[in-house]
Amino acid sequence: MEFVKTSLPGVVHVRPKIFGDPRGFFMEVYHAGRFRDAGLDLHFVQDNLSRSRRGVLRGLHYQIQHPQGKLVTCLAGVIFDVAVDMRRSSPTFGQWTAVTLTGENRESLYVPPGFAHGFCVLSESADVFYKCTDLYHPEHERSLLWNDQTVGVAWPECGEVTLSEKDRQGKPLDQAECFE
Ligand SMILES: Cc1cn([C@H]2C[C@H](O)[C@@H](COP(=O)(O)OP(=O)(O)O[C@H]3O[C@@H](C)C(=O)[C@@H](O)[C@H]3O)O2)c(=O)[nH]c1=O
Repeated sequence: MEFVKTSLPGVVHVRPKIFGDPRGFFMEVYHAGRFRDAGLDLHFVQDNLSRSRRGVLRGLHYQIQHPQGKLVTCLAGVIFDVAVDMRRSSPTFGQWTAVTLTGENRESLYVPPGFAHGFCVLSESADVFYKCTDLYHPEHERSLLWNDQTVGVAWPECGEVTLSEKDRQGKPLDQAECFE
């Protein structure tokens, strides 16, 4: 398991060690000790799975209270997975980073509390599994507008974008509630 820093301190790209043999393969998705040794002392309390079709864009989501850290893995398909720093006091406030996660590379992205998270689907369909460090609190959930010019996420071409009503009404960064 390899932990690769991204341009945003705290957002970590996790590359698994994959043990292939004639039966197929084995890999660890999460290992508390290895994560702790890499500086990620996490306690997960909720696991989520979503399936989305090509062009679906979910995000960019965060909870203003009970912020969630998320370990995101794509089990099937291909996604462009994005984190945006929503902490005003951070030197990287408003900046984004992204990795391509696929059912083939089986990599993960750890998005810490204080960041907005979202992804778009580049394959016919994608199954996305993520572990969360806090529980879902819909009343505290916020949506940062996916294509806000100030943030400027360089989303790859994924055809016609499909959004939820909530995400269509996401707030641009200058109107969004942020963390201190
Ligand atoms: C996120 C979530 C949703 N739900 C329900 C609420 C709703 O009826 C249905 C779909 O919810 P949403 O439209 O919010 O699902 P979705 O747009 O997939 O929301 C997710 O997006 C990604 C990018 C994240 O980072 C997640 O934290 C989460 O915000 O599922 C739960 O019951 N528990 C949960 O934890």
